[in-house]
Amino acid sequence: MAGLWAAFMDWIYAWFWRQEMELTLVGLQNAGKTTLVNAMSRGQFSEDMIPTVGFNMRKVTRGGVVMKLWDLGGQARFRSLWPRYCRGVDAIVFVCDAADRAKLAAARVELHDLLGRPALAGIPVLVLGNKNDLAGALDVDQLIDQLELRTIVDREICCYAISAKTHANLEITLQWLTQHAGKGGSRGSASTLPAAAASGSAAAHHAALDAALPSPP
Ligand SMILES: Nc1nc2c(ncn2[C@@H]2O[C@H](COP(=O)(O)OP(=O)(O)OP(=O)(O)O)[C@@H](O)[C@H]2O)c(=O)[nH]1
Ligand SMILES: [Mg+2]
Repeated sequence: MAGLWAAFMDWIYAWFWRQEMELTLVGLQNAGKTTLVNAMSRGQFSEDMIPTVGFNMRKVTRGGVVMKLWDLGGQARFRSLWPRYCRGVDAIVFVCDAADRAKLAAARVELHDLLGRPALAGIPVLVLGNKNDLAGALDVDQLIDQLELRTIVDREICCYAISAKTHANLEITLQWLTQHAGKGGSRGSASTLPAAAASGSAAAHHAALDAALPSPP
């Protein structure tokens, strides 16, 4: 019943105050991007996911915001597509498998390589350490260190530990995304804003990357 009511309210909001935004999900293969999109749109989880070939596009409406989600394949052969699909979006979502420590170095290289593209300057980035339901998954502070997020100072950046399986921190992720509708307009005028991070605990606590980052002008 509550779900029906929420869907009805979404419809009402969308009808009167509809906003649209575009988001691109990138990250290495098996990180859980498509699973996350499914969780956001249908609340579903499947163990047997087929690797994304090229890209998928899905629209998800949330609180009057229509999010157009570009879900890109993470295999090496598809990574050359990433910059093209990140251009002009409101935010880039970089998903990594926080439990797969062997792949973190490659994830860090891909993330920094992507954000070094001049065409993507200033676009806000949300880094998601997915699979925090698995034992040994890195927490937010470890992700920030391993992915060297403190060195990214030319844009807004935020990091959450989530689980697309259990939906841990899915709500706060959706909030962050919808709050960035229209933020793509600031692209090119790179700004340095304080970044926030949330732990993977059920009661998501916000720990900031702030200490290392300069205050906004
Ligand atoms: N335990 C756990 N498994 C997850 C989670 N999210 C995704 N998975 C699993 O991880 C595997 C890969 O998920 P996908 O969503 O296909 O990953 P992807 O990033 O879209 O992969 P590509 O399309 O190849 O880039 C699947 O077996 C999922 O069931 C999670 O939060 N927890
Ligand atoms: Mg996929």
